[in-house]
Amino acid sequence: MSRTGMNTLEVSDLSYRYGEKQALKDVSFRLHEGHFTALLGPNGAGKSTLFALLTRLFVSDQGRINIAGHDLARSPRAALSKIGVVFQQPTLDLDMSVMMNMRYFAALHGIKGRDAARRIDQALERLDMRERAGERVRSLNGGHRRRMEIARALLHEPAVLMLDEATVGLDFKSRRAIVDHVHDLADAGLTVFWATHLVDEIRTEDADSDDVIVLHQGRVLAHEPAADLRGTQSLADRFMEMTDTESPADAETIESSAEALT
Ligand SMILES: Nc1ncnc2c1ncn2[C@@H]1O[C@H](COP(=O)(O)OP(=O)(O)OP(=O)(O)O)[C@@H](O)[C@H]1O
Repeated sequence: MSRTGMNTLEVSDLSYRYGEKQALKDVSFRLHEGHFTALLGPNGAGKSTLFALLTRLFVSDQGRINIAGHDLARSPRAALSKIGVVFQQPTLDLDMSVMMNMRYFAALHGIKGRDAARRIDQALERLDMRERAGERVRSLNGGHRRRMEIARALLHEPAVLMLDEATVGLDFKSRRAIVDHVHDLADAGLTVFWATHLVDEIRTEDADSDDVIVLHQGRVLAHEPAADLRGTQSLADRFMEMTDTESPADAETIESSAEALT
């Protein structure tokens, strides 16, 4: 049962270190329920570390994570049952059919029999993958494999769907199809959290804008609708400007070496 206003993810003052390396620092945000939020950050920003913490692969003693009203540290099972996750690395059994993969995953969640059949059918339908149910995963192209993983992540009817760079390695057409499918899920009311470093996966038009969280060097630099964030610029230019790490000291060095060359 989900209560109104609870189908979301809230992170407060979350920090994480790998030894000396501070990967996340005081990260706080609350996703807008039923919207598509992009977690936008360049390589090394901390996106995968954040996903590892959200899915409890890693644990931090600094900060809190609340998923659909459940505190992840205090009620991990309840909290984790409310998220659907698609990791950067595919996690499919290539020698099983699409249907067998789906049934296996449903069973892991205690979903069986007719209920499982109904949910699998619905989830495959939502990703336009129904006619491929009998195919072996090995015979699917990369885009269809990813769509299957997304369908699988929906089986237990999560409150929040999280995807970590879900389009890595796909060609443009497959990437576009997945981006569109996941936007459709958000348009139907699902809270979506989409990690990427590709600005073209984000909708920036005023009338139909995604939310964006800009993560850079482990810190949240912005959290607002993409249309507001870009202003009169393109989102690509705005993002480059925000994450340009060249320090004033570096700029001086570059200028003086340029002078030395003339
Ligand atoms: N096991 C580790 N040990 C030490 N440092 C690490 C480790 N894993 C990640 N880091 C560092 O932590 C920072 C955040 O890494 P993370 O992988 O979370 O970034 P990311 O935004 O997911 O990047 P990418 O887009 O390249 O996957 C980086 O500086 C990275 O080098």
